Amino acid sequence: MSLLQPFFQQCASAAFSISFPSHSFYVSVSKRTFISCCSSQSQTALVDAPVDSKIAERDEIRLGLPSKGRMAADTLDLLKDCQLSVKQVNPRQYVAQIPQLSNLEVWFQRPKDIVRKLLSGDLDLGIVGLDTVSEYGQGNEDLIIVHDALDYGDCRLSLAIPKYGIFENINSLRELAEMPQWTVEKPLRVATGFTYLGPKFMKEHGLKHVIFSTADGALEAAPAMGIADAILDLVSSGTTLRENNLKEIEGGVVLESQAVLVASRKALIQRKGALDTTHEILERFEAHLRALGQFTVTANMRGGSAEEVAERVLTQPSLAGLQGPTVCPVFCKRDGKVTADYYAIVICVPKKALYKSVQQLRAIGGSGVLISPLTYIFDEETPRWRELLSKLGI
Ligand SMILES: Nc1ncnc2c1ncn2[C@@H]1O[C@H](COP(=O)(O)OP(=O)(O)OP(=O)(O)O)[C@@H](O)[C@H]1O
Ligand SMILES: O=P(O)(O)OC[C@H]1O[C@H](OP(=O)(O)OP(=O)(O)O)[C@H](O)[C@@H]1O
Ligand SMILES: [Mg+2]
Repeated sequence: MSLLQPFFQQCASAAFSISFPSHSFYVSVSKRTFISCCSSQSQTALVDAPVDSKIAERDEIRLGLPSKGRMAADTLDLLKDCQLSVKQVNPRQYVAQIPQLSNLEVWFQRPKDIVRKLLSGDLDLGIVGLDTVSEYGQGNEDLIIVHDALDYGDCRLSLAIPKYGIFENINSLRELAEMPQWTVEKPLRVATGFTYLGPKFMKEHGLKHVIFSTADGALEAAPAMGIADAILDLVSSGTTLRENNLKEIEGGVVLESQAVLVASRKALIQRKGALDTTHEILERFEAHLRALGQFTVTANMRGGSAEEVAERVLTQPSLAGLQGPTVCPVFCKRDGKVTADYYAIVICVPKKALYKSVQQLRAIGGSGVLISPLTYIFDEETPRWRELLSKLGI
């Protein structure tokens, strides 16, 4: 709970603004649009327990998944692709199981509540956007990003201003900051749902006279309604900005975001089985996501020996595969004798380099090139697992 919350409750019927003198920021909040209001000064309010304090006892490990919104379906799809199907009896039931992970309980929650519940110890693991972790986690060191690139939910938190009026020739954050219009009496008015990241970004970039207001959605309307000069919101396709006559500016991206797997450090260290379960989920995610970018390529090649074929393949930069080509003899019977004039080579190639690889294979005598999708690539050890252990000091 924010330290400021009792104060907000007292003033709940009025619109008001609060200044944080050492930051030169104001946050204006109206009762109707109030979500939460915090500056970096009030952050300690969220850190309600030290990282090494004891966690609540329970047997199962809890994973929080988005209950609704644009992350929900993609998250279930990712888990399914990793052979971790979530068994939910009906969509309004908020608890579910993943049969492959017997000690794990899935809890469906709003993304921001997943982060809050990781901090309060009510969840151990969660999948949400990095923007949500950064906004509601507020740099709390109990939160650890286990996988930072789950490959969906891509968007950026970006500052946008009108294309018209006094902003017509403003195209960068520096130009915006240098506009003579912003003073103590008349600060730049920014509408945002990101009341932690917004002020932090402005402070870090030296924008002195800024005031924030907040609303739950449709922020892009605020400048045209005369409520704000700029907005700070998530952008993915850019359509909403364009349709509302707004533009992004150079240096105005606060954060690049996509879905991440996040954990409570305390839970990983203290809860029995939490680290093993995280390892298994991480391995499955890594294996699937690595495979997504690759094809298996099989081709036949005439040659005197496996080594000679391998030499030829390795002269081509796009044909090295993961650890080098697999070369196997293709046996056929000629004049009653079993011989191997051909060799089959099997390699993985990045999807982006597919056509170049096919050309290189042909150039060294490859024929009958077969391309198949790859489902998983399990490496000896995932680099992110090493990283996690080192973040945990293990
Ligand atoms: N264009 C986008 N706009 C908003 N979020 C996006 C976009 N693209 C990807 N995302 C990701 O989806 C996440 C969830 O967004 P969504 O609007 O579904 O939920 P929410 O904002 O938490 O819920 P609500 O709006 O009901 O409070 C965001 O935090 C972000 O990580
Ligand atoms: O760049 P785009 O692809 O146009 O997406 C950006 C828009 O999507 C989100 O709104 P959302 O759809 O969640 O509606 P909301 O305003 O009610 O939150 C976000 O807040 C932007 O308004
Ligand atoms: Mg939304």
